[in-house]
Amino acid sequence: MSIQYTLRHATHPADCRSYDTAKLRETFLIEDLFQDNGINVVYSMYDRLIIGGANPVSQDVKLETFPSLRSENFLDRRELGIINVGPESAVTVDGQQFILAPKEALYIGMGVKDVTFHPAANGEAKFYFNSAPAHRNYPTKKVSLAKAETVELGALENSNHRTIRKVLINSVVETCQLQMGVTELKTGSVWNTMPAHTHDRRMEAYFYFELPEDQVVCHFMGEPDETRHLWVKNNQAVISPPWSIHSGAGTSNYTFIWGMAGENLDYNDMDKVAPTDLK
Ligand SMILES: O=C(O)C(=O)C[C@H](O)C(=O)CO
Ligand SMILES: [Zn+2]
Repeated sequence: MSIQYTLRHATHPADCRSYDTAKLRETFLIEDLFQDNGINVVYSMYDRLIIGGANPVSQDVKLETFPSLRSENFLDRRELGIINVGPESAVTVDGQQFILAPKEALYIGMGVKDVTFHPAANGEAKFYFNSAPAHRNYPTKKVSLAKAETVELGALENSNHRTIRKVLINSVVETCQLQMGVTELKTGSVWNTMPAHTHDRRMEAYFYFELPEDQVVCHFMGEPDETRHLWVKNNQAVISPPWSIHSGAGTSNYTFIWGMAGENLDYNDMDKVAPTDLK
């Protein structure tokens, strides 16, 4: 089955102020990332980040090129970060197989020709990925959660106690511009990324998972003094422009993957916004 792709244009922050709910959702929310035995991608004009899902159920699924890339192979001019959001399953990269446990990550460098996702032994496999333009090849590398740069932030009293695992970060793996990580909320904590921040040097995408099917996350976006919200379900993603905060509160705890591309690889380059300054 071939890749299903859609293109999302970038929005000026002043235009975003007039968006109604439907327009906001069709511009920033990605509702369907997984199709049985296929790959869905959204090509965002923010830093040309590709946000995708691979869902091999009963057959292998190959990462194929698509017309927006105008390249023979998907990774001819790009790098790729994959995080396993299903049960243990494998990915083959130019003939070398990598077994990924849940939440393990795989960085794949520019120039790789073949990336194939395999179904899990028990149940369907699910892989979330981000891809950004690259200027050189860096070696393919698997990163376990144990190898991640890990920080614990927040507190239960503020409903934001969480563990941030930076899996694809330059202290752990060399990348051109991609950074990715997994943030897990502790039971009873529902707020992510509070205090909120922006980073004009990088755009970001959030993918929410491990959220019970009957629960939701209210994701806050927009300029700090002009915020908007999107109601997000399990396995959905949000595109966050460089001028936008990206923060959420769930009706239960959940996990999310953040991925960034842009001007620098400096995770700590953020402009924090005091909660009392949000409007
Ligand atoms: O919970 C958090 O805080 C995050 O995970 C923040 C993201 O890592 C982020 O926004 C990085 O810029
Ligand atoms: Zn951020």
